[in-house]
Amino acid sequence: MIRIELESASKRFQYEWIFKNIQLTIPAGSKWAITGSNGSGKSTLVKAIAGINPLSEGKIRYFTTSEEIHSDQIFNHLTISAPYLELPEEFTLLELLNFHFKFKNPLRDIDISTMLEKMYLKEHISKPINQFSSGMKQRLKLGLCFFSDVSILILDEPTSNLDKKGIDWYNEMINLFGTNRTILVCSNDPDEYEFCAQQINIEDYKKK
Ligand SMILES: Nc1ncnc2c1ncn2[C@@H]1O[C@H](COP(=O)(O)OP(=O)(O)OP(=O)(O)O)[C@@H](O)[C@H]1O
Repeated sequence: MIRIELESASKRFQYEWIFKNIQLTIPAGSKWAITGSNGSGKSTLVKAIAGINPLSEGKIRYFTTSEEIHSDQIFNHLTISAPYLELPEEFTLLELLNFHFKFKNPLRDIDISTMLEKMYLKEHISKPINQFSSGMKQRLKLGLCFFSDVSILILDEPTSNLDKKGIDWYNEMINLFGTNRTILVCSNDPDEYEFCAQQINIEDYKKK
């Protein structure tokens, strides 16, 4: 379990400040909605938290109960599902699952067959990802997050491309696999972050 501390976290692209001076503690296991209008900086903030993009000013620090984790290592402790992260389209589903779980451990007690059942993708095991529908790809992206043994899940627009049944599935997965993990949801749709007790609105950090 990991606590995240944002200390005066600030980011700008060229002359435009996307957010400035975010002071925030994200306790281990807490659930956060990151909200704000299109282009406000939600994805930029989670990319900084994930260590993908550096801040312009300030710091993000990560702590277990006993030690500080270096930001270089944080990627081992989190997974991200986001529209801008593409799946390797030429892989079959089975190849992709095998590839992904070379880098991340699967949760204990979950094998590939159970994952396929939970994602409703069992009959597509030999199909290349480029033949998946957008909803199937979204279930797969989310499944890869939920089934990885990490303590932080970053879900950027998690229900995009999901129909009503898919959205119910997402909520069921949050209930089944969200306990005892930190979850950050970038969204403008209250239905996809209903379970989040905490909220941060990027618009509140545009000026000093
Ligand atoms: N690599 C980059 N270089 C320059 N500007 C960027 C870069 N990445 C993002 N931006 C800008 O930063 C701002 C915030 O973008 P971001 O994608 O974080 O917003 P968002 O709140 O996630 O938007 P949406 O709701 O549309 O997904 C936008 O003005 C965007 O153009």
